[in-house]
Amino acid sequence: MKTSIATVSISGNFTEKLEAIAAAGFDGIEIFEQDFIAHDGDPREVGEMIRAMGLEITLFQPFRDFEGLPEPLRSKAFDRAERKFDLMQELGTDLVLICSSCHPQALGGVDRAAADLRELGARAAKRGLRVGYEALAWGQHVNDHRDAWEIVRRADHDNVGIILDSFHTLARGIDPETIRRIPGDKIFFVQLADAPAIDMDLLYWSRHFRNMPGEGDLDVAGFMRAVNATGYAGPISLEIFNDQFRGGRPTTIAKDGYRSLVALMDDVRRTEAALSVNLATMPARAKAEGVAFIEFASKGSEADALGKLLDTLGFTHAANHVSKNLSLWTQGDIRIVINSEATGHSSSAYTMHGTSVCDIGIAVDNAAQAVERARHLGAEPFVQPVDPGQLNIPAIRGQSGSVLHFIDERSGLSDVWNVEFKAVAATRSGAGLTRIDHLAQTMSYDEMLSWSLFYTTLIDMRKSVMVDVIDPDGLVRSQALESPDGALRITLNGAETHRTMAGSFLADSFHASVQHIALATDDIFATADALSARGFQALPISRNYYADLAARFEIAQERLERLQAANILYDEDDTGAFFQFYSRPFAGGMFFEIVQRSGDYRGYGGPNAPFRIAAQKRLMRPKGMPKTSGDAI
Ligand SMILES: O=C(O)c1ccc(O)c(O)c1
Ligand SMILES: [Mg+2]
Repeated sequence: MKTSIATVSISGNFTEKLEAIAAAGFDGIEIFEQDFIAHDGDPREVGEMIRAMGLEITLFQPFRDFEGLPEPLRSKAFDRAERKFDLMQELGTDLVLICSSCHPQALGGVDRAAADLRELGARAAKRGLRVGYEALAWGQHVNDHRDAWEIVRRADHDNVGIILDSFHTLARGIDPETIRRIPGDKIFFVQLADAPAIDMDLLYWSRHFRNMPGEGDLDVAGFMRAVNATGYAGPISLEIFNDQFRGGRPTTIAKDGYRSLVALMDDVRRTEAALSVNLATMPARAKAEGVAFIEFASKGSEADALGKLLDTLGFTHAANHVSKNLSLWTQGDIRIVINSEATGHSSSAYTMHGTSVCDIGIAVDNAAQAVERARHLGAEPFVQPVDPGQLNIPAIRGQSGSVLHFIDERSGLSDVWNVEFKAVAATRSGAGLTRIDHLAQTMSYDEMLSWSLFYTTLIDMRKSVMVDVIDPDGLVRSQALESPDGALRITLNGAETHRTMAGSFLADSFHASVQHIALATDDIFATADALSARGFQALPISRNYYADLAARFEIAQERLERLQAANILYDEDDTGAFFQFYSRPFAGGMFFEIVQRSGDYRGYGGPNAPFRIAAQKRLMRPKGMPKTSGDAI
C-alpha cells in the first residue's frame, strides 16, 4: 500500500510540512498548489528536494473550473492547463486533479464535459501526463462521483480517470457501494478524509472540519472497502482541511495521519476478508482487561503526603520494590505505585510536572502483541534499563511524553508484584474500593482528536458522544472512551483556556495528563463512612445542589440526607444510577473520585460536573493554586 498525504493537511511552511510527512513514514505527497506557490523555490529543485526526502509526488492539485466553459473561457482554461503541465513536468509528477467546476458560466452537459476532458487527456498524453477528475460535493453541475464516472467513461481516453474523495461521497450521503461498479484501472487516485457529523453547508464543512479517518463519524472504512474491491492499487492519500490542524504541530498531525491510514486499512481487511490489502500483517486491537497499575512520580514530603492521602482512602502500603525506591499501595484490585527514584523516566517526570502520574499500566490479553500493533501504528517503544532478575514490561510512549505499560498473565508479567516487590505489611480490609473505574486525562482541546485516535486505533475502545462541561471560567469538552465491556474507561478532557479547572491543572503541572482517578465501590455509603473514619475529607458540595436533586429525581428524604451528609453527587438515566464523591484537589489540581454504578449506567455523571468544578474552585487559593487537604503535596 502506497501512503500519501496532501501538503494542505499539515501546518508549517512547505519544508516543515515535508519533513514532518517524511518522518511519519509516508511514501508520497499531494502538492497542494497554494503551498507550492507560497514557497520560494525553483520547481525542479523542489521536486529534487522532495525525492531526496524519500517522498514521491503522487498528485498535483487542484486545477479548478476547467470543464464545460463557453469560448473564449474554454480556450483560456486549456492555456492555463498547459502552464500547469509545464510546472508538473518540472516538479516531476504525472497526475493532476481536476475538480468539478464551480464556475458560474460553466454550461453543464455530460458530453460537453467529457469532450473537454478527452481533449485535455490528449494534450496530457503528449507529455506523458494524466488527468484525474473529482466531483466536488458542491460542484456547479457535477457533485456526485457517479456523474464524474459517467463523464470519465464517455471521455474514453487512457490518460483520463476518476479521482475519488471519501468526503465528497460520504458527506452527500451517497452510497459508497456504487464505487464497486467502477473499473479499478480507471480510478487514478483516492483521497481520504473523515468528518464529524455536523449539519452544515458542505463547502464550509469540508474546508474547516475534515479530520483523519477514525477521528470523525463518516464510514471511511466502508468507502475504502468498495474502492479496494475494484482492484485499485494506487496511492491512498489523506486530504484534510482542518482549522485545528493548521495550527497544530506538524509532526503530531503527520504521525496521526499515518496512524489513521494504517489502522483504517487494517480494519478494511478485517471487515471484508476477501479483500487483499498490501499492508504488513499486525495484531488486532488489544483487548483491555482493566488498569493494572497507576504509577506516580513523587519525592520527599510530597510522596509522604500522597501516601497519607492513599492511607485515608483505605489503601495499604503493601510492598516495596526489591532494589528501587518504589512503594506499592493496594486495595481490592487497585495498585498504585509511588516512584521516588532519583533517576530515570519517573524522576524526569517529577522534575517536569511535580507529583504526577508518570506511568499507566494497562492489563491486556497479550502485552507483546499490543506493543507490536503500536509499533505498526508508528508509536515509539519505551525502553529503560532493566536490572537482572527483573521483568521487562513492554511499554510505549503515550501522548505528551507519558508512558503506557502493557501487562498480561500469559507471559508472567502480571507476576511483577511478587517477583520485584517485597511485602511490608499485611493487607488491611480497606474501605471497599475494588477497581479503577476510569482515568481522566486532561489536555488542550486541540489535542483531543490525537489522543482519542491513539487509544482507539491501539486498544479495542469506542468513543461516546463528546459532552460540554461548564466550568465557571470556560468550557471543557469531555470525550469518553471505553472498551466494549467497560473494563477500561478513559475520559479525555480538553481545556480551551487556562482559567478552567482543567486548564489551570495543565498550566500548573506543565502538561501532566492524568488529572483524576476514579475508584469503584459496590457500596458508596459504606465506603464514605469508612473513609471519613480514616480522616478523609470529601469535596464539600453546595446545599443548593441537593435541593435541586430533590426536585429532579424521586429520592426519599432519608436517602437525600445521606447523600448530602457524605457530599455524594447523584445521577440517573433510563439504564441505571450513578453515585460519586470527590477528594479535595492535591498536587496542582489532581483529585480522586469514588464512584458506584448501578444497573447498566455507562456515563460519568456529566450533569454534575459543573457543580463539582465550582466546589473545587471554592477551595482554590487566591493566587489560583488549588488548596490541598492541609498537607504538603
Ligand atoms: O475545497 C476544495 O476546493 C477542494 C479542492 C480539491 C480537492 O481535492 C477537494 O477535495 C476539495
Ligand atoms: Mg479531494
